[in-house]
Amino acid sequence: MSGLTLAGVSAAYRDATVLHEVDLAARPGELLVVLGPSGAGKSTVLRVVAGLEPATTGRVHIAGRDVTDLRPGLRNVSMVFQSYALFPHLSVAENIAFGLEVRDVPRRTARERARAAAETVGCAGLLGRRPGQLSGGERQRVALARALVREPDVFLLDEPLSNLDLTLRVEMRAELRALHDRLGATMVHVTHDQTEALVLADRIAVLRDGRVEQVGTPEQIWRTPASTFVARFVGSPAMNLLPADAAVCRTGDAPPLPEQPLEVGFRPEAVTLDAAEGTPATVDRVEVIGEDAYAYLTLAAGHRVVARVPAARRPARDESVRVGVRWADAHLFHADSGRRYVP
Ligand SMILES: Nc1ncnc2c1ncn2[C@@H]1O[C@H](COP(=O)(O)OP(=O)(O)OP(=O)(O)O)[C@@H](O)[C@H]1O
Repeated sequence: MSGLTLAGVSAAYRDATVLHEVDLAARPGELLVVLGPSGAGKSTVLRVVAGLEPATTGRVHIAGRDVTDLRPGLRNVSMVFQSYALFPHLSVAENIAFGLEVRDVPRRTARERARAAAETVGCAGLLGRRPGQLSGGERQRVALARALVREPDVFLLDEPLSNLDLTLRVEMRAELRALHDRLGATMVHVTHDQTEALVLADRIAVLRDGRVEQVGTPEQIWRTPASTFVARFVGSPAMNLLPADAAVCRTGDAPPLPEQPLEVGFRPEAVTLDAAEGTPATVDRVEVIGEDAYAYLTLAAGHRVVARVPAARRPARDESVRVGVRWADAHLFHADSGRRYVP
């Protein structure tokens, strides 16, 4: 079984350093999701692992082997790109087998393995077609089959689902997870989509400006975000964050807070609108999504807060409400550093 580690890895494009001494590990058989906003350096992490960009500091190990100075072809990784990168003039079968034939696997063996890989990802019926004759979801399967056929130590998936429409994306991410579980493969999957990360990952590494902000299981990332950045990036609508001395943070069963600059975070579902001693607020707008409604509020002190309520009990626009916070679900952060406050 093969895992992956990056130890103190930096990378730069010309003079601009975009990864800053990143430590990251995918355990053997783990599906690690690298999550972060655009420009955080997610693709660069994969490119350094694949050997497409050099590490300016640090070492990369794959399956226990230091590959830092090896050229890409010797690293035994397969990369799946957002664009799929299929050869338009080759058939699906030829596309899948390509990586084997350039490695001198006999043609017949390559074709057999290509068929087996196509069966694994459910595109065996497409082997005779060209990429131009496939839907986006079918191309995605072919790209996966092409990665699979090489039996790599590690799969590197760079936003492989982001070109698919929402329905297909939801379907393919479940299939991808099932494929991972069947193969027991080590996978590093890059995405900026927090839902995708929460659904797919064994563990999530949140990347911000080329640094690892937090690594944890989806539950840890959700329940104990290490910083305001993680707290706001994971969850939609984003977690509310207010100065701890805001009136709403002093109402109801609010615990005494330490005397230092703190921010209080609470998700929309931790907000109540009918708290007897709550803070007065006005409803600016309401969005109904099926059974849920999101009420966007302005508190008397001018702070903005989002509340999730059952659609059937939603307030009306311009209505006055009394806002409370369920303290069991609140988070505390240092106001200056944004790091989680640990008493
Ligand atoms: N070939 C390049 N030359 C110069 N700068 C680059 C190059 N590729 C990426 N960058 C820069 O490096 C930083 C990290 O880019 P990277 O593509 O790794 O981010 P990302 O998190 O994958 O973003 P996205 O989600 O938008 O793909 C960005 O600031 C980007 O502008």
